[in-house]
Amino acid sequence: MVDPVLSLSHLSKSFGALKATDDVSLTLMPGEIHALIGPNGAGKSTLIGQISGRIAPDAGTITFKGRDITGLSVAQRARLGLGRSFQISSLIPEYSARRNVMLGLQARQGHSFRFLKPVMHDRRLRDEAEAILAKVGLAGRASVPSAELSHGERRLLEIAVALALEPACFLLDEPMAGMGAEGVGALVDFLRGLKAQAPILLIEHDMDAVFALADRLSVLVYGRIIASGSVEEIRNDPAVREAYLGDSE
Ligand SMILES: Nc1ncnc2c1ncn2[C@@H]1O[C@H](COP(=O)(O)OP(=O)(O)OP(=O)(O)O)[C@@H](O)[C@H]1O
Repeated sequence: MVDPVLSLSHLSKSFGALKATDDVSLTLMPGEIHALIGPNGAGKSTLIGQISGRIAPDAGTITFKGRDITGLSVAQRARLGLGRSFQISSLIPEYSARRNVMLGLQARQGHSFRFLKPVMHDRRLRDEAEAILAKVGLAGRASVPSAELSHGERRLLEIAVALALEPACFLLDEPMAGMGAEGVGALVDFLRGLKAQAPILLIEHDMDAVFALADRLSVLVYGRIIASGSVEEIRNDPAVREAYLGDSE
């Protein structure tokens, strides 16, 4: 049997009396996109925070590549290859797209920021950064400061930085947010290819994108997973339709 890359077992986190995540268990298998959907306030961000190590769970365990990482720091988890979900705010605005990706490449290689300058002259690193930018469709934009990229381009650059780190899985928190239809279409195509490199736990509000991409879906409502299954199973699940999909389907 194939082992999961990431496994959450009975994770819970309360803020005062509010159970933000309540006994959540799920797995991320090699090669899959597992989408986590749920209404606002369902606990999705809290769960991502628990996986990445920003939020300590009150109970439960997180296993990554067969190792219990529940007590590890964010940095320790990242070093093991747990792909963080990069936010636009993590890009350095005045740096070119290429240089932002080079920072990711350096981080993967364990260099610290103070070695950045000499590394800027490293042809191999530049070439590698440009190859990654080409993969996400930003080939012609390598020299543009990230602040001058469009919103959609910045989201692609975040993914390029994530790619540079070569994680063993990707945690993507609303990658489609704020993108136009064309950008969403391109990103859907890209993520479909990306899952072969590393499985993706995808949190996304754009249901068309989720239904187009997900191999499996889990639905979180009031901190609990109320259903888990294929797109068809979730679309037809009466409890999900009532609690979440409503009349939109
Ligand atoms: N640091 C905190 N202190 C207190 N309550 C919090 C904290 N973080 C989250 N919550 C509460 O926990 C619940 C779950 O929030 P969370 O942000 O995880 O949901 P979400 O599914 O990501 O929502 P959205 O889709 O709107 O991003 C919400 O009721 C929220 O108000």
